[in-house]
Amino acid sequence: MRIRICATGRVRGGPEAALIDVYLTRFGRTGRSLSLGPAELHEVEAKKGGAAEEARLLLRGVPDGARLIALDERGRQMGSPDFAGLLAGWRDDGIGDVAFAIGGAEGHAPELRDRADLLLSFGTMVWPHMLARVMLAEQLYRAATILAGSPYHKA
Ligand SMILES: C[S@@+](CC[C@H](N)C(=O)[O-])C[C@H]1O[C@@H](n2cnc3c(N)ncnc32)[C@H](O)[C@@H]1O
Repeated sequence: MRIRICATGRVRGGPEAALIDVYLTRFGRTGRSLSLGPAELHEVEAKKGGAAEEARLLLRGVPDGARLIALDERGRQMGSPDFAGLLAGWRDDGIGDVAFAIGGAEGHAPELRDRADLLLSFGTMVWPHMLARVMLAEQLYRAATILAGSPYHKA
């Protein structure tokens, strides 16, 4: 099951980009034997038009038939094992693609929220979009280790 992270802003270098790279590489490696991944990043940049234009560009990056998870602080919170179980369930149901959408400064427009299968929250605090990317990349890796039975996840 391929993973695509659709995110606003183009980022080159910096500590967050390095961490995202580390976790997505680890996810690719751990997920291979689980039929999870690889994960790729699809960045979009709306020059004007705000959240509605961002939504249009983000949705263009979502593969046909993909399950879509929109990251949103007002969404549903879940533990890492439940997140791992959600991905494994979709994989077992034969879902080929899962896309994640990370919004810009204004958050997600209604068009994107309506298309999403799930609004997922990493807590009620608002994080910068780059940190949301890092947290998602880490949770994908963590999910793969949980499903692989490796000791990375201790809770
Ligand atoms: C700076 S935030 C935008 C917040 C904006 N005020 C809003 O109304 O949604 C940029 C993006 O990071 C992600 N994000 C930030 N905090 C989050 C959280 N606690 N849980 C999940 N995603 C979050 C969301 O995708 C959000 O659209």
